[in-house]
Amino acid sequence: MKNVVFVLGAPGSGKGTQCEKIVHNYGYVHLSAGDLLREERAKPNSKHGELIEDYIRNGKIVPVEITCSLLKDAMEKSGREHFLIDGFPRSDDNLRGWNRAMSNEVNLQFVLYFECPEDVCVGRCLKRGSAGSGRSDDNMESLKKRFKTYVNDTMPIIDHYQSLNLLRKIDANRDADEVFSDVKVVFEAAK
Ligand SMILES: Nc1ncnc2c1ncn2[C@@H]1O[C@H](COP(=O)(O)OP(=O)(O)OP(=O)(O)O)[C@@H](O)[C@H]1O
Ligand SMILES: O=c1ccn([C@@H]2O[C@H](COP(=O)(O)O)[C@@H](O)[C@H]2O)c(=O)[nH]1
Ligand SMILES: [Mg+2]
Repeated sequence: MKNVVFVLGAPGSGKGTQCEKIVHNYGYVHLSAGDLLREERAKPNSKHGELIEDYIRNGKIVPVEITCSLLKDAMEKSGREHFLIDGFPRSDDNLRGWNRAMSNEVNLQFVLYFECPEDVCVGRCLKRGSAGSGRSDDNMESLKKRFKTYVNDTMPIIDHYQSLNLLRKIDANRDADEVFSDVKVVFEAAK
């Protein structure tokens, strides 16, 4: 049985940064759903490249069949058993699609949630964009749409996991190493 930790939080809350640290300390495989979609978009023969670019630029959530199959393939290819799934599930459609395809194959350990104010997150993404991230959504126009989607579609999923007592909330509005010291407490408790 594969083990999964979902990693959620607003755009720019630090999910990718903290996942890298978790990989080094706890040996999980980091799968960012956004990174997998960007890789798929970059393939010259991708069936979904144009759709993915439109969805990403406009902060919309790509149909779950596409995202879930990229995640499933990456999990299988890794040959490993412990996964951090970063930035997924971010809507009811994502959650239902994942449960349909994966609930018999994976054990959800918990959901790590990075809480961070919108203005701080926006500042981080804009800084990342001006430092040359190359992301087509690190600009103010896309960020407004991304946050709308986050509040309308992803926050209910976070509330859902809270109601199941699976949510592990971390204050992400601090230096990355301070954030990680709280992350470690969560992973140590799960050992
Ligand atoms: N605790 C922190 N303090 C200041 N800057 C941070 C912190 N954590 C991450 N950053 C920076 O903020 C930017 C966003 O971080 P990161 O990519 O980890 O966030 P994310 O949640 O994965 O974002 P997205 O949802 O857009 O993929 C990066 O440039 C990163 O270096
Ligand atoms: O499960 C997912 C994950 C991501 N997307 C799309 O990608 C962008 C960027 O995601 P990041 O997590 O910030 O890298 C996101 O705004 C969505 O458009 C998705 O559709 N489904
Ligand atoms: Mg990220």
